[in-house]
Amino acid sequence: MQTFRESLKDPTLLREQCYLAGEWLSASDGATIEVTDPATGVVLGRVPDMGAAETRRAIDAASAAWPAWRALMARERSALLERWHGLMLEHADDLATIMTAEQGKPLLEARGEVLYAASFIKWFAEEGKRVYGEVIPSPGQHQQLVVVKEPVGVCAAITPWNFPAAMITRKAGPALAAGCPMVVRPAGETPFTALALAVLAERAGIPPGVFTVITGGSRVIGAELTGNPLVRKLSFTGSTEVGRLLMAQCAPTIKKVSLELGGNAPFIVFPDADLDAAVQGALIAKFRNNGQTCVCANRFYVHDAVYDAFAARLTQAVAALQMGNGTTPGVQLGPLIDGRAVEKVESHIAEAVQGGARILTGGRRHALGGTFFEPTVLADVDPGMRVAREETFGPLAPLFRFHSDDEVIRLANDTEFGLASYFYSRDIGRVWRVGAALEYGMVGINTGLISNEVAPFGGVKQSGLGREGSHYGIDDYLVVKYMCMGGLEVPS
Ligand SMILES: NC(=O)C1=CN([C@@H]2O[C@H](COP(=O)(O)OP(=O)(O)OC[C@H]3O[C@@H](n4cnc5c(N)ncnc54)[C@H](OP(=O)(O)O)[C@@H]3O)[C@@H](O)[C@H]2O)C=CC1
Ligand SMILES: O=C(O)[C@H](O)CS(=O)(=O)O
Repeated sequence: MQTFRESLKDPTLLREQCYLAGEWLSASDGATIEVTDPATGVVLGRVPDMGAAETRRAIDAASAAWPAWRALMARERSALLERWHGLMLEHADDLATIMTAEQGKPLLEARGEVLYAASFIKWFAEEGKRVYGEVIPSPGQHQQLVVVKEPVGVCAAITPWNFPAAMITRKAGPALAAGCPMVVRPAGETPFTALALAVLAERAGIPPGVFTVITGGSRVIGAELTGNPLVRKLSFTGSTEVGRLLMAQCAPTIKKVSLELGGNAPFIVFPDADLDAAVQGALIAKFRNNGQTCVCANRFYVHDAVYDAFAARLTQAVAALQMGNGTTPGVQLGPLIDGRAVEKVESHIAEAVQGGARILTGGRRHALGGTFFEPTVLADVDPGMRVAREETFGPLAPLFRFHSDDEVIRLANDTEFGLASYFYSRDIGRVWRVGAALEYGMVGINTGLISNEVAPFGGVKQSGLGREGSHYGIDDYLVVKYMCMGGLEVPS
């Protein structure tokens, strides 16, 4: 049987060393961390278990590389990012194979993520050439007021396992385009995808120190990335709990912070919804990446008038979803990332059923074993249950019944999160009223898929700070400088 490495067209993409200061290095003490396939438990390989000293070295290398990188013309940086983008497309199959192996998502979905990830590099290769300043009409004689935007400096990124490529390029794209070097610490579960991106960045000609990937204990590396004064900005994607901690760790050195955190997305089906479209939207919004995305629908509010019809159609569609190893053709749902994730889904179901909820399909660990869990639909769920308050981050669709617009808006907004939200209605008045009333950074209207590189992705309340993607996304890597130019009077 082919080994994982042998399955790659370009096995040199699979690196068991970190890319640091333009070199491929092991940990100074030789320590390593295992990386396993969540579908099989098979050890795929090992990566360096680097610590504070290596992290400091990465930051110092980034700081040393910054002057030359920021001195390049925007179009020169853009050309290098375009080459990186091209290499990502050229190696999309291998990047997808590596991603499926370490994260579990189906190969087709992994390849989709590679293209999504590459789109951020392409987008910011262009955006970097449009970092405009301005001249302000002077309030005084003989002076000019000029505003310029400059790169913030050395940036750090700490990224999650659920989108091993896109969460890195959604940060590295704008950082590098703005003229900032970046040190990335990928999730421990999915380092090989990040290291493969570093291989391609090196091949694209991005100079040593500008893009670094360092693996090892998250707390040790995170402490250095958040505490080192040379780091001027941290971008984090992950849970609100960890985001809160990292933000506090950045406070002593007053770093710029971007946080893409947890969500608790409502998915609302109004009585005038196109039910078939709503079911298709629900499948995408809930089961993309097996429910392991921060923008996944977490609560389904269905109007009483269409509750039974929607529940029946959704249950039928969910029961037909194909689950298995992500490398198997036709598989739509892979394994969950680990046992802890399975236990969280199980605990949400158990508590809801104990409170009177009904299982319409699924509800237990899959016959495949391991971390496979049946896609599940629950009916008669109560807003007081854990599944309404906590992010499940798994293949569980709980259905809640509502009777009025005011009631469902109150229920939908009753959470500390504010990332994504969705609703289906064909009444134009209701669409504008509900879109305005939902307290979320993003609203999907008659669609379950809102993520792309051109729109501002991010949340309000405790779902985070800042926006990624879009023309807003580069602002978080820039600082505004105001120059007041006096002495312009005609010499006497
Ligand atoms: N808003 C968004 O775009 C996204 C939000 N999320 C949210 O994250 C959660 C699930 O993802 P998950 O990866 O488990 O989230 P975590 O917050 O646990 O982990 C995210 C990243 O942070 C690292 N990390 C964890 N603790 C620390 C620490 N003390 N110091 C430094 N780094 C740390 C992790 O490394 P390691 O795991 O190796 O310890 C990982 O790389 C869900 O709530 C989900 O909604 C996830 C993805 C996207
Ligand atoms: O990590 C995530 O969940 C992503 O931010 C979701 S998306 O951008 O791929 O929709």
